[in-house]
Amino acid sequence: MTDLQTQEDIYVIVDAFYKKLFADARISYIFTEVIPVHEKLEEHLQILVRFWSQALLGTGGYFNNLTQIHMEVDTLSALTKEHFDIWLNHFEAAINENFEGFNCERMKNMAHNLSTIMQIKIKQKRG
Ligand code: HEM
Repeated sequence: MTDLQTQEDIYVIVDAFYKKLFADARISYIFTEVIPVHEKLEEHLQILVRFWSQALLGTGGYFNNLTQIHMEVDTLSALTKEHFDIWLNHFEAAINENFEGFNCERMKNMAHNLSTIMQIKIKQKRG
């Protein structure tokens, strides 16, 4: 297996990842009922590619406030530690099943760190 190197590689990962999320009833409702991401999936996957391409390949093009977006999801339907653990498990599996190497490790570490930051911010907001 090779390391991820291009936006096409990132697409392979996020596509595989969302297939896992949609197949897991413990979390899929957030992407189908709370925010109907499944109705505009290709558009959503392209946003994810832009985000990860900026973070890993330094390409730019992502301008949204990621933590804020997730705080808004949490106000619609509570995001628990279990949700974050499930999310991270599927994310890591989608990477490990397709690529291996330095960028893969960076991607997993960043997701882990962002998950921690999001959970802290959500706790702070709830008070
Ligand atoms: C409990 C775990 C999580 C759930 C249930 C979740 C759910 C969602 C949902 C529903 C959206 C669509 C929001 C919208 O279009 O308004 C979204 C967007 C996104 N999520 Fe998550 N998320 C989780 C964790 C994470 C983590 C840890 C990351 C770390 C990288 C992440 C990265 C993203 C990105 C890049 C977007 C696109 C944001 C944009 O439209 O600019 N998510 N997430």
